[in-house]
Amino acid sequence: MNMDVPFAPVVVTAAQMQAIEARIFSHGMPVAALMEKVAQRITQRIQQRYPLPQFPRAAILVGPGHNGGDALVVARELHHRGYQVQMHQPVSTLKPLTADHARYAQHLGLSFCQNSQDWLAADFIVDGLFGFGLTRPVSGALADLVAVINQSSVPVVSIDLPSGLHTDSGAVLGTAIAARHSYCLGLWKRAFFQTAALPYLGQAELIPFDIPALDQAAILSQSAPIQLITPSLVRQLLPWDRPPAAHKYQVGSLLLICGSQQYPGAALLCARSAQASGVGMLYVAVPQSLRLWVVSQIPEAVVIACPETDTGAIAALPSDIHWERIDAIALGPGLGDSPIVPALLAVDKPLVLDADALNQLAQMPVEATLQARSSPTLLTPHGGEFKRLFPREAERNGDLMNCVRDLASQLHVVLVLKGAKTFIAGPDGCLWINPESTPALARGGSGDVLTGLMGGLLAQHPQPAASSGWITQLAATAVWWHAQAGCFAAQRYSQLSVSPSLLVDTLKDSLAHLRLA
Ligand SMILES: NC(=O)C1=CN([C@@H]2O[C@H](COP(=O)(O)OP(=O)(O)OC[C@H]3O[C@@H](n4cnc5c(N)ncnc54)[C@H](O)[C@@H]3O)[C@@H](O)[C@H]2O)[C@@H](O)CC1
Ligand SMILES: Nc1ncnc2c1ncn2[C@@H]1O[C@H](COP(=O)(O)OP(=O)(O)O)[C@@H](O)[C@H]1O
Ligand SMILES: [K+]
Repeated sequence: MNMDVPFAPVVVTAAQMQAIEARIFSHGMPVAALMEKVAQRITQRIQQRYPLPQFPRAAILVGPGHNGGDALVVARELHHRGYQVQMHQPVSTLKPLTADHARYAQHLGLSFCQNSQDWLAADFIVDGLFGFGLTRPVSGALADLVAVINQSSVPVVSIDLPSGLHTDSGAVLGTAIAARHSYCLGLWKRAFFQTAALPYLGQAELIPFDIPALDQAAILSQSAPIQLITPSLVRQLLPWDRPPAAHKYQVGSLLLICGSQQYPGAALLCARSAQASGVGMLYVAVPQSLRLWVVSQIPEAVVIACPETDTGAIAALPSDIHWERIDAIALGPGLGDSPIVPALLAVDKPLVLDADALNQLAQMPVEATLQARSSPTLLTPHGGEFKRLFPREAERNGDLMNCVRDLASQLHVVLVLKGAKTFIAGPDGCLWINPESTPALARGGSGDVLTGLMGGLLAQHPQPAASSGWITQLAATAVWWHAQAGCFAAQRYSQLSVSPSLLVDTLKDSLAHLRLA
């Protein structure tokens, strides 16, 4: 198998972006030339989004730094292209380059407007107040201005990122502009994938400016990368073509251990999704009272009936399981208070842990238990499970991206923190982010579908080839496929219609779409 990772977009901190820019400038690229180049590209994009005939009036918000400088170049270019441009500059002191652009705008006769009511009578606003140079909270008159803009119904295009957001954590510093479109410049900044920032970003787009690969690598190779999952990565990792003489035990055997009388549905969703992953053999261990029901719903699965506890959870696994046939295990959805988790953590097989398995792990010495494992371990907590597992880390470290990364390398696991933007970190410190998903997935049972899919993909891959980085990418592939199925179903029907059952049914459609694209 080709283990090269195809090109994937990177995600950077403000400090990394500044260091890359500084390198470019030190090698002779004039600051003003870069600003001009970037602003031309932004202008072009604005023209496409807000064509002159329908949106003739532009209001430009000019900040003190180079974000304001970008905005002034955009103002000038929109003026030259026939837009009626009005500007508002709420801070009097400008950086020298920004001040030059302001002087030239005045020379061209562009008006600076003091009254925000006049200024707001525009068809769209360009927000060039602050970019990655925002260091302290937006307050006083500036905060009032942001409130007026947010209360108006005029659409806002934010340059680089909505003013008021912290470039790394995505936290709102005092207050922030709620944009309709955000044009992130150069490389994706972390804020674009942070939960706190999502309500402010609107539709996010990258405006590249031809950063030389050498300069980018010089700065970013100093630490493990943060990258976005792309269709080409997924395409490479999916086990599309089976050997011509394959038999069912050669294309992945997954043991799914899930369900209880209290949560039978979780077992079914997880099993149906594992089936959809293409796994060769699917064994589903459930409490014995669920056996017939599961068999009737998934005739393809070998359903293993387990003795039950008083509460209807799995009391133990039967002794006749053919462990040598099992390539991977997925444990947790709907498991309830089954006492089998500690024994399974000791089994030397690749293991996906979710839901109740994670809650039980949280009651154990987490670090020692995970570090004692010899096979790959994948944890898929949502935010609540994550806090239960790692309360100190979740509290201490404001930035979950760093937190997930540190934990994955420290514990030598693949850690998948599920959310609107799911983070997937591996033992090597690499972090993948799923850039595209849908809130249609915010529904009980969606996570069970992911567990089955991830377990199924894990089982289908030959273990000797499985480096830790590669297993992380496999987990990322499952996350991507799951989210794409959600997007696909939401688009075909509506966000309201994406039940986890429909999600399972749509897995094959999103896969077909990927294969044909
Ligand atoms: N350096 C360049 O030539 C390039 C810059 N670019 C643009 O430049 C931006 C970064 O420029 P800067 O580093 O000048 O930073 P910003 O324009 O984001 O803002 C920095 C200025 O805001 C002030 N400031 C920070 N927080 C404040 C607050 N709460 N209240 C009032 N004032 C506050 C600072 O004192 C400083 O004057 C990027 O986001 C991007 O838009 C990009 O166009 C790429 C090229
Ligand atoms: N707002 C959202 N946008 C995108 N994806 C979401 C959103 N909310 C939840 N999800 C996804 O839905 C799934 C929910 O999983 P989980 O919370 O474990 O649900 P359950 O335990 O009910 O099955 C995760 O994959 C998560 O990433
Ligand atoms: K901005």
